[in-house]
Amino acid sequence: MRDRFVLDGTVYLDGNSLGALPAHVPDRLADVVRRQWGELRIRSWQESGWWTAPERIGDRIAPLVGAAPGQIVVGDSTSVNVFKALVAAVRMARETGGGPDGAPAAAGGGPDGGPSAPIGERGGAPDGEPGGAPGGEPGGAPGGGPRDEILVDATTFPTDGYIARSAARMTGCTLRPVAPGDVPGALSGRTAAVLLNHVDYRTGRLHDLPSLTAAVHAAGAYAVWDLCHSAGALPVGLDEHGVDLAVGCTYKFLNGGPGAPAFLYVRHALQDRFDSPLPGWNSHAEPFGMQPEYVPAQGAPRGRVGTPDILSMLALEASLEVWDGVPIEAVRAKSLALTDFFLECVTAYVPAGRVECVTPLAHEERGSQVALRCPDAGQVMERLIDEGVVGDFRYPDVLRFGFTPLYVRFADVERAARVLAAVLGEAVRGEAVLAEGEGRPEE
Ligand SMILES: Cc1ncc(COP(=O)(O)O)c(C=O)c1O
Ligand SMILES: Nc1c(O)cccc1C(=O)C[C@H](N)C(=O)O
Repeated sequence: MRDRFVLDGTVYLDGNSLGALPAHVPDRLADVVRRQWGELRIRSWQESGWWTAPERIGDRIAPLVGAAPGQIVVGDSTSVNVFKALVAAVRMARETGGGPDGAPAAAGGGPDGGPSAPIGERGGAPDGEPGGAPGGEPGGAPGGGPRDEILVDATTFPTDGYIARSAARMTGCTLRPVAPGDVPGALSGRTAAVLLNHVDYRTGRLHDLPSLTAAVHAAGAYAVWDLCHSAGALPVGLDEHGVDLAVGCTYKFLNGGPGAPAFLYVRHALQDRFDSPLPGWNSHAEPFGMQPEYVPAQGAPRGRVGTPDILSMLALEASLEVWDGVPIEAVRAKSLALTDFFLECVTAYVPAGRVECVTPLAHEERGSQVALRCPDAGQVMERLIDEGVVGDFRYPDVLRFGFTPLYVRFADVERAARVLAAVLGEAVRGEAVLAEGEGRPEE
């Protein structure tokens, strides 16, 4: 698969920030610009399939995250999709009888059957949000009080936390940050929605999506998953595990390019109830009817907002061709082998105690990255990049190495660990020691 990408002698372990360029994309994008835009111009909305690109590309991503067709739409950024999904989830939770399966949720919902004390910030008055079902009926937990709390992953990538806080203010909810493992105990009859990351961006910890989703449902709430660090890296099983809503970016393991549009998944059973807080003309049932009244489209297009960013979108569509014939299970197998081997090499080469691994060793708790903590991580990463090993530094003290199974080789992994050991040794001794073979264990 590596031959399908543009790569050089660098050891590129940053595909979890920006995936490498698939080799055929520049020519494909040139055709989009020169012929589709330059020659066909406005006709391309129909003739080049521009108008339907968001759903079409969503269907291409679907098998990689375990979704049947018709449930994913591509567009906007992950941040914007988090907003759409979270507000829509709260609205669904407030529909009368609106349990996640369309059935009334268990009374009381939470493990103790009663509302938990709010510990997070109170959002204040909702911005005109009625807190009820679209028909004007009062919202609330069946058999309990109002669904007025959003739980958010306390360790989340910051944008999700910022957006969740705003979504909470707008819907009159309390926002409660909770570590993912503590979510089951924090759920109650007040919980409307829970926003979680599948893989933690800093530590690389993989959270238990099936059991957490089931716990959220048992409380009569809705689960929104951020798949930025798992889409294209490991099987997700969205349909299999009954996930309600999910979002993710396409510029990491899906290699869609800088600023490639994100995706939004709304499971089939919930699509008719998906009440978007950003009902733009592209999600109207009849976009060219130019009606003053908003009538939502059916299915995945309901998640659209405005005009799609066609150049980025079609670069993503082209880049997804590298996945033809690639089972995500095989990608996962190689990912685990790569991260296992990296950890093995680090143990062999790096002096004990110099770094602390914050990525779980158990396979079922590991994404496709390894995060090592050391006090001088920022300078160490700068030196690594100078030496041709590209990972990234995450504040305050984390060296983050992402392993994209499609193009990272075992030899790259060994070199990265060897150079890391040399740089760490150099930092200790204050001298340059990066000769070939440095840090190799005794045969
Ligand atoms: C987990 C996670 N969520 C959200 C984002 C932000 O996505 P976007 O910039 O597409 O809004 C990122 C990375 O940028 C991320 O790692
Ligand atoms: N989206 C990024 C960007 O525009 C510039 C630099 C990095 C990014 C990232 O994606 C960061 C990434 N989400 C992370 O996990 O840290």
